[in-house]
Amino acid sequence: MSPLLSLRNLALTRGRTPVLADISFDVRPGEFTALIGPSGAGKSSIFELLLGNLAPEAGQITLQGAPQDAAFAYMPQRDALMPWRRIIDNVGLGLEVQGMSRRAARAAVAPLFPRFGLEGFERHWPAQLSGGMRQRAALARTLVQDRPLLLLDEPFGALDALTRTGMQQWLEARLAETRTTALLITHDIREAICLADRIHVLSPRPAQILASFDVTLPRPRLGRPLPAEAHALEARITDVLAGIPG
Ligand SMILES: Nc1ncnc2c1ncn2[C@@H]1O[C@H](COP(=O)(O)OP(=O)(O)OP(=O)(O)O)[C@@H](O)[C@H]1O
Repeated sequence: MSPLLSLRNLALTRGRTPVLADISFDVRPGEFTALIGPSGAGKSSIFELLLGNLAPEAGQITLQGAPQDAAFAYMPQRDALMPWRRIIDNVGLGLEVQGMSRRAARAAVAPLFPRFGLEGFERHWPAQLSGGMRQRAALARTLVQDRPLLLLDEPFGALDALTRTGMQQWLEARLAETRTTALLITHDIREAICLADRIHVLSPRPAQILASFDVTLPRPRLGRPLPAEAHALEARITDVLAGIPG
């Protein structure tokens, strides 16, 4: 299958700091790719390049079938809900930005609330929701945009362990249902193993890909004990991150 997205030999310097040395990978349609790397390695900068907020010094980004500015639905590290907008208007924000009226955006997103565990909270303000609910609202806002590729930058990093597991399980089910193509930045090796089809491990800055792994474990992976292969993969990724040769 030809890739939906190709990154080829991307290099980037921010200020005087070389951030990306040489990043190349492909994302196939329907595939869930995870990027793992040390803090400050340049993972979010890869998203900035994809979103067109930064231009690479070298290399190319190729997208099949969608112009770059309409290709990505992006969820930043913090849920970034607007405190002055009701939940329903936060979830519909992406549609409003795309030119839909507020009324039409509300009508489009209202039926989704039960699926996102937010039924009855449509007219609440973000401050009235728990952290997990806010993350689900932010994910709903990202997913309803119906873009070809979902960019998730540590979407669950700020959540407590129990809420995070619930959210991961929920995201796995949603993505299996929609076959959305997704790119996830995470520090959590287990999260990458549970969610991704393919994992790229980045070096410290300036980032390059140290190793890539296909994850072929059966799904659903969450909500049951992980098989021995998952633990072996976790150990290999830990070694790569620690600089231990494979
Ligand atoms: N706005 C900025 N201006 C200049 N340099 C920046 C800026 N943001 C990040 N950098 C530089 O780029 C490097 C990579 O940052 P980036 O946010 O891409 O890393 P990251 O891997 O996503 O980090 P983390 O995992 O901690 O979120 C940083 O170490 C910093 O030196």
